[in-house]
Amino acid sequence: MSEQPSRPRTTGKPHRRPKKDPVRFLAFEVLRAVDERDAYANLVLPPLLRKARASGDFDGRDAALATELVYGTLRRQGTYDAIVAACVDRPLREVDPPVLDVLSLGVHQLLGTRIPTHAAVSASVELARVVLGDGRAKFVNAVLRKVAQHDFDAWTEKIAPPYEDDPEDHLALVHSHPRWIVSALWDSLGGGRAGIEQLLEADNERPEVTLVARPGRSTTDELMDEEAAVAGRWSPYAVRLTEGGEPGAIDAVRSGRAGVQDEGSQLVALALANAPLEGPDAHWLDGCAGPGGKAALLAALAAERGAVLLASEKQPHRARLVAKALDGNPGPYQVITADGTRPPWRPGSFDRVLMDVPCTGLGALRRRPEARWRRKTEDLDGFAPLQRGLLRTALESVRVGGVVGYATCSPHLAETRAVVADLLKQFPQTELVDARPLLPGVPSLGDGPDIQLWPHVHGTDAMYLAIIRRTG
Ligand SMILES: C[S@@+](CC[C@H](N)C(=O)[O-])C[C@H]1O[C@@H](n2cnc3c(N)ncnc32)[C@H](O)[C@@H]1O
Repeated sequence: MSEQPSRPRTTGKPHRRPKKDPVRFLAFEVLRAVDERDAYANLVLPPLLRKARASGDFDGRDAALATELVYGTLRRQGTYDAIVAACVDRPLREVDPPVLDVLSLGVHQLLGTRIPTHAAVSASVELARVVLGDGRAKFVNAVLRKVAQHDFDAWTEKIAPPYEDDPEDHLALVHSHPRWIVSALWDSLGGGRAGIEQLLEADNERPEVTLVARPGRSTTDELMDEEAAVAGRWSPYAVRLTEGGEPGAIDAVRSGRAGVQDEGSQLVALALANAPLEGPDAHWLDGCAGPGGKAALLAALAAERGAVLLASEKQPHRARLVAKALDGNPGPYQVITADGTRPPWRPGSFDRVLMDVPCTGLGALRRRPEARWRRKTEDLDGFAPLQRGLLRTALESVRVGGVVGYATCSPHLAETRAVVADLLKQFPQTELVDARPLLPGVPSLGDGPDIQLWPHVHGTDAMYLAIIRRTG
């Protein structure tokens, strides 16, 4: 199937102006921004939705559909590209990117939603007429009619290599992840086919919105009054909004008494706070605090015990977000802008230290739908020295007998166990603490002593945490 340029009309048929469907048009605009400007969908989409709603173009259902079209299309991009490639007669790189975006949106409607086939095709062709012109709209029509001949499962069966021949390529295509990410996730998860398939599928699902009721500032009871709110699974401070909703409109969130925070992140802060300690427990450090989610929970927990949190962040604009998150904390705290690899504080000054280091974010792919296509294996090399440098600072900053939490929102072994193992070698007077009992009631945390959370097991981001004690 080839893409024809628009030809002059030769028939006497009256020309019908294409009708702009605001939902598809908005979804297309976001895909273009992601493609052309390397924009992040979760940053571009909300202001466009607000504008559309304010202009009266959109109601809540339209906003939900636009969100589903954007996120679903971006997450499944790998599979959809392969399906489109099977329906056109030239390499995909020779198809104009805006045409591909209209096609992907169409494929998602056909194979990833309950929108009826005729509606999915006609809405996509209409969108193509508006944004691409009549000639390319015909091309879109022809490709989507081919796509519509099979459902999602039949397509993947047709185009994916058999699992037995190449398990990783098979999973990468069927579950729309780059092969290197499938490989890395599987290395960390271990086990057979069922687990990795569940994990990859969990990455393709819309995550729930989870709130944290910051202790001493708000309560879960207060948040449970919100629509479709249910208690968290693991954190005593968590409330899940099963319908998503608009957390920014909730009074407790607006005033900072509560926040939006994945339960995995809450658990990391809680585990560090729960680690047993002999001697004083008065000085806590969060060495990579921006934008302040864990710092706000730690500061509230510290306040309950009469301890003080120092929240430090390298980027000034992120340090300001930390200050905003901590504003109103019931106990004392301090926020500073500092490079954690060259800390301004004295060695051994803290009883508890959190280092939630910059990482590839492979544990939060469900939140950042385009991230999996942007990340490259080389990124790991970029983060490696910084992760080691920051953990070194953490181990130097804690007093003898104190504890360090090393956390990532990536389960990649190069960012988790490899970093911890290297630093333990350099600091022989340290020991790993079994972190699993620090989260009572949370199952399947791994073989220990560190903790690995998983979206398909815990419903959280795939957060990693090692707790290390300085023994000398
Ligand atoms: C994974 S994020 C931390 C998330 C945070 N703990 C939370 O829960 O909101 C890592 C943070 O480390 C910061 N960072 C990067 N390099 C740093 C450095 N050398 N020293 C201190 N912070 C750094 C980044 O700007 C980013 O805000």
